[in-house]
This record gives sequence, structure tokens and C-alpha cells, in this order.
Amino acid sequence: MNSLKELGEFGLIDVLKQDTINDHSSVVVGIGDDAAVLLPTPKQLQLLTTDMLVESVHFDLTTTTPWQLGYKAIAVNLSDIAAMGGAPRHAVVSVALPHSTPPDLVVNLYKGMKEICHEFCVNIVGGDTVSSPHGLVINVAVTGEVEPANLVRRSGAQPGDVVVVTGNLGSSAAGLELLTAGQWEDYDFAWPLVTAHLTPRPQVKLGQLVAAAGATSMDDISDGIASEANEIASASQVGIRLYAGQIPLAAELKEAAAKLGKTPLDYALYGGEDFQLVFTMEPGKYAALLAANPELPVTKVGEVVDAGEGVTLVDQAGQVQTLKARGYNHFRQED
Ligand SMILES: Nc1ncnc2c1ncn2[C@@H]1O[C@H](COP(=O)(O)OP(=O)(O)O)[C@@H](O)[C@H]1O
Ligand SMILES: Cc1ncc(C[n+]2csc(CCOP(=O)(O)OP(=O)(O)O)c2C)c(N)n1
Ligand SMILES: [Mg+2]
Ligand SMILES: [Mg+2]
Ligand SMILES: [Mg+2]
Repeated sequence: MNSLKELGEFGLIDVLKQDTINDHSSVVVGIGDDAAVLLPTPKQLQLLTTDMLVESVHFDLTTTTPWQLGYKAIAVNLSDIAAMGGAPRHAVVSVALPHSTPPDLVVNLYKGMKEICHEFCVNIVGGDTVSSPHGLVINVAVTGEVEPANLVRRSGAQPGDVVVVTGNLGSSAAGLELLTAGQWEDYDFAWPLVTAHLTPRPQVKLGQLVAAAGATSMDDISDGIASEANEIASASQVGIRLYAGQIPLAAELKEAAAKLGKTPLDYALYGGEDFQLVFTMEPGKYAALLAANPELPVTKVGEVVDAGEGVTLVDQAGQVQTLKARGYNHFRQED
């Protein structure tokens, strides 16, 4: 397997299609026909989402391995299914490959995808393989299923609800900066941050759990919590008040931020790509959720308020400021 030219489009697909089905019971036809044929679970709502990763925009092949890239391409899509309270089921994967791409790179990309698909019982049931004149592009679309009663949209937040996030925020953005700066191996604190950036774990189990526990709105944190809080506020026609001192930060992020000359909060609010979840819930239901699951990696970071208050951040000194939807925006470079 020396080059894509020797292997050809169909030779490559033949290699990639091995070990792509993890749940045979829901796939009638997988890779190899004009369309996949799937058996949906009766009475479940179908979810369908897609996110694309573009070389130089979403990843740099000098700082990510093809395996990590494959893992992340699926992870970011599972994260969107998690944010609806659903279980991911099937994926289609499209790749645009420069002619010079070594076939091994594509094989390793698929190994990363197959690993996370196996972990979450997702089937790769099709895709598309094309050539690209400039850079590698991977587009993944994923289906999911959710019980109608457990569907969580961005639009259900109510004044009085608590605002809660899973995991820690800001690690991924700091990891990206460390990767870009190079020599991150010299620092003990770098590894968990770099890992959070390169191979984020989508919070599928937690998404389903908080959906069943009565979350009123939910979003995954791909562009930074400042951006996602504004999305929930605008979809739900409410205001949101976040407390800076309550945003969960990894100890390693605090060390990295000191080294990189920024505050950890900058990464946490505006960095993006944490692929954690932010959700809202009536306080009594949140207390019951915590009582039943004391070890849950969730942190209350704020409250839902009336729309008139807007989206604000209360700093450690009690000062209130507007929290702008600043975060990652593909066409707007904000400071
Ligand atoms: N080119 C497009 N055509 C149609 N819908 C799109 C397009 N780009 C984004 N969307 C839709 O706009 C909404 C917001 O997109 P995005 O910010 O990428 O969501 P997320 O952060 O959940 O991945 C989603 O419903 C998405 O499906
Ligand atoms: C080489 C490189 N530069 C910059 C970034 C940072 N970055 C790229 S896209 C993005 C936001 C998330 O991607 P997007 O396509 O907006 O995902 P979505 O919100 O649709 O889930 C961030 C923080 C990166 N990951 N890699
Ligand atoms: Mg998207
Ligand atoms: Mg997304
Ligand atoms: Mg985005």
C-alpha cells in the first residue's frame, strides 16, 4: 500500500470498511450500496447532526496524529447527540484527501474513528471518498435516538433554574496553545490539557442521565460557554447569570495559564472545544439528581434569570458585567 494512486478510490474503501458495525441488529445494509439501510427503534425520535473538520482550521497534522483526528471527528458529533439527551447510533464519514496522502494515514484515521465508535456502539454505515487539491477535510454525520420525553432542546430554560456544566472548562483551548507553542512535553501540567484538546470524550452518558432527570435546556460546549450561554438564553428567551468563581477549572489549567500569561477564565469562557455539556434544571430536580448520584462530575455555575437581565458574569468581587457571545466564530475574529 504505497500510494492512493496504486490503491484507487475503491481499493481504499475496501480496506476502510472492515470492522465498522458494532450493533448488527440495527443495520440492514452498511457500506457498499447506494445508501445505508437502517432499522430505527420504534417510538424513538431520530436525531441527525453533522460537523466537519478542516485542515488548518480545526487541526494541524504536525500536532495531531491521524488516529487522534479520527477519534475527535466522531467525538465532536457524538457531543451534539449528547446535548439533545440522545444515544448515538450510526455515522457516515466523508473524507477529501490530497493526492499525496499516505494510505496508512487514512487507515490510522479510521482506526481512531473505529475505536470511539466501538466505545459508544456506533456503526459507520457509509460515507464518501474524494480527492482534495488543498488539505484534508473530514465530514461526519451521526444519527441518534431519544425517547420523546427525554428530548432536551436549547429552548426550555426557565427563570429560577440552575445552570450546570459537566467536567472542567478551558482545558482544550489551553491544550491547543501548548501544542501550537511546541515543547509542551517539558511541562508536567500539559498532558491532560493536550489530551482534552486532541481526544475529547463526548459526555453521552451524562447527557442521557440529566435529560432523564429533567434538564430544561442543554447545549454542548464547542465554542466556549460564553457563546453557548447566549445561545440558550436567546433560544429560551431568558437571561443567564454566571459566577466566575464557580466555573470549574482543572488544576493543570491554572498552571498552564500562569505560564502562558493569561487567566484560566479566558480559556474557560471563550476557548471552546471542551465538548462538555451546559444544561439548566429546576433546583429541586438538580438536588435530587445530586442526591441520587453524589459523584457526578457536574458543577452549578449560575442561574437562569428574566430576559431583561441579559447574559451576565458576576466576578469574584461581585461586579456584574455583560457576558458577550464572544467565542469561536468561523468568520469573525474577536478579541
Ligand atoms: N450550512 C448549513 N446548512 C444548514 N444548516 C446548518 C448549516 N450550518 C449549520 N447549520 C445548522 O445551524 C445550527 C447551528 O450550527 P452549529 O453552531 O454548527 O451547531 P453546533 O455548535 O451544535 O455544532 C445547527 O442546527 C446546524 O445544523
Ligand atoms: C489548527 C487549529 N486552529 C484553531 C483551532 C480552534 N478551533 C477551531 S474550530 C473551533 C470551534 C469548534 O468548531 P466548530 O466548527 O465551530 O464546531 P461546532 O460549534 O459546529 O460544533 C475552535 C476553538 C483548532 N482546533 N485547530
Ligand atoms: Mg456544528
Ligand atoms: Mg457541534
Ligand atoms: Mg461552532
